Amino acid sequence: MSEIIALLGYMGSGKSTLGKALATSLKLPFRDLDDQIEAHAGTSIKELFASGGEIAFRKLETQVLTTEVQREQGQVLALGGGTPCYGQNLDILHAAGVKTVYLKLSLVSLLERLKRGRAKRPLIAHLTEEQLEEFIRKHLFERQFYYNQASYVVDVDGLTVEQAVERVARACLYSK
Ligand SMILES: Nc1ncnc2c1ncn2[C@@H]1O[C@H](COP(=O)(O)OP(=O)(O)O)[C@@H](O)[C@H]1O
Ligand SMILES: O=C(O)C1=C[C@@H](OP(=O)(O)O)[C@@H](O)[C@H](O)C1
Ligand SMILES: [Mg+2]
Repeated sequence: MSEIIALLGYMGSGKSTLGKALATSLKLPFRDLDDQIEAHAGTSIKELFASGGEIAFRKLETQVLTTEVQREQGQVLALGGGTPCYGQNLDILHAAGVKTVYLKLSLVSLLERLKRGRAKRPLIAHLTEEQLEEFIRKHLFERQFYYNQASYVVDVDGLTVEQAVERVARACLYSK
C-alpha cells in the first residue's frame, strides 16, 4: 500500500502550511483536502457552508477523503480541522494504512493565528475576539479526543516551519 501521511489538528495549527513544506522535503506530492473539496464542488468552502450548511460540507468531506486515501501514489495530505472528528473519517484513514500526525499547538498560539485568519473559516468567521477565545477553548477540548487518536502526536508550539517539518518527518519516518 502507498505511503500517505495525513496532517490533522485544529484550525490554524499549520496543516496546510507544514503539509506543503513536508511534501517538498520528502519529495512527495501534496494535496490539501479543503482544496480537493473545493475543486470537486466547483465552489469555495465558504459558499458550501452558506448554501448547504455544515452537514452538506461534512458529507462531501467524507466523500473526497475516501477518494484521496485510495490513491496508489504516496502523498502528504493536509486535512481540515474537523475531518477526523466526524463520521467514520478516522477509521477510513487508519483502515487505509494512512499515517496520521496531530500537529499540537497551545490555545494561546492557535488564538493568535486565528484572530487573523478567521475570515475564510466559516465556523469562526462571525465571532468577536472575545467569543473566539471561548469558542476555541471548548471546541479544542472536544476535538482533542479525536486528534489524540493520531498515529503520532507532534508538539509544534513555538517552532518555525522548518523546525516543525523536521520534527514531523522524524516522527513519521523513524518511529513505528
Ligand atoms: N511555524 C509555523 N508553522 C505553521 N504555520 C505558521 C507558522 N507560523 C505562522 N504560521 C501561520 O499560521 C497559519 C496556519 O494556517 P494553515 O497552514 O492554514 O493552518 P491549517 O491548515 O491547520 O488551518 C498560516 O497563516 C501560517 O502562515
Ligand atoms: O475545523 C473545521 O471544522 C474546518 C476547518 C477548515 O480547514 P482548516 O483546519 O485548514 O482551517 C475547513 O475544513 C472548514 O472550514 C472546517
Ligand atoms: Mg488548512
